[in-house]
Amino acid sequence: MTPTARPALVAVAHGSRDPGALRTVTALLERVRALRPDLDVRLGHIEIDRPLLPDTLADLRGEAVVVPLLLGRGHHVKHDIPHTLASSGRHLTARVAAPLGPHPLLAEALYGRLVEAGWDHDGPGGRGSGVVLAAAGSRDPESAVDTRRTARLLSERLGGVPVLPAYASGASPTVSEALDALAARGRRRVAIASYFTAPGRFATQSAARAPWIAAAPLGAHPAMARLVLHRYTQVLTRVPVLGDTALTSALVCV
Ligand SMILES: C[C@@]1(CC(=O)O)c2cc3[nH]c(cc4nc(cc5[nH]c(cc(n2)[C@H]1CCC(=O)O)[C@@](C)(CC(=O)O)[C@@H]5CCC(=O)O)C(CC(=O)O)=C4CCC(=O)O)c(CCC(=O)O)c3CC(=O)O
Ligand SMILES: [Co+2]
Repeated sequence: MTPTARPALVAVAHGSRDPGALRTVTALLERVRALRPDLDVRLGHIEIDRPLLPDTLADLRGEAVVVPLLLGRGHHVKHDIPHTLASSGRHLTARVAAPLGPHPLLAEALYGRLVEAGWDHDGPGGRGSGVVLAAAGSRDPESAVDTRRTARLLSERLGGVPVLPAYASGASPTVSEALDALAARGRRRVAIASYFTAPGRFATQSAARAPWIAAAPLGAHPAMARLVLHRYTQVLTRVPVLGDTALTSALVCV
């Protein structure tokens, strides 16, 4: 790395057995590169898909900013990424950005995906409509706090339509339970918003419950590319707080 080069942006995706996941995060990173051709943008995975994060880090020298393509403060963000960085060797100084969610740009991407799926704000759904925000779920309660914030932001973006979070694993309610809760409140047309970075088992399983429309995962939505760059820039303009990997960036020297 030359002294004037900017830190590499290392995006961390979860990985999935669904081949659409790798295609989708690759397309997202192409958008990121198109917005910032000056940046060295790399990809590493938590599991399943290659390259895995340790291999991506092994190829880098100098400085990097790790941007999780993950949506909240769950196990992967709090444990997997810091552990990988801590065991990566001394060739690299890496800082970790906050997870993508919650953020208004995510609400914008979720809104865009709902509209693509056929959400019609002024249509017959009107006051009788609702949304289930389907997320992966975590045993870490802070992850659910983050998902609930996103649900509120999406509800605001939809002009006050109720948005209930639901989880594929690790937390409750399930998508079916959230659908029942909205039906019990008289919501006749309920859409599934897909709070997943990429297609995968969880996204497919959640969409399969849809009584009406199901949106696509966030994927390479333009707002996602902007958010990835926002998280990267936030790290570079912020004073790092050691030991806090939650909402602020942590300085991890490896
Ligand atoms: C800890 C746990 C939950 C728990 O606490 O129990 C958990 C947590 C989280 N997963 C997240 C994301 C994804 N997980 C998958 C896939 C799998 N996840 C599985 C397990 C577990 N995942 C539990 C560990 C149980 C254990 O091993 O002990 C697998 C192995 C099997 C299974 O589900 O049984 C199955 C893969 C194998 C298969 O295909 O079979 C995909 C890909 C996909 O869907 O295909 C995505 C990306 C979705 C996207 O694209 O966004 C996030 C969101 C992070 C964020 O965005 O914030 C969290 C929350 C967090 O980080 O805590
Ligand atoms: Co998982």
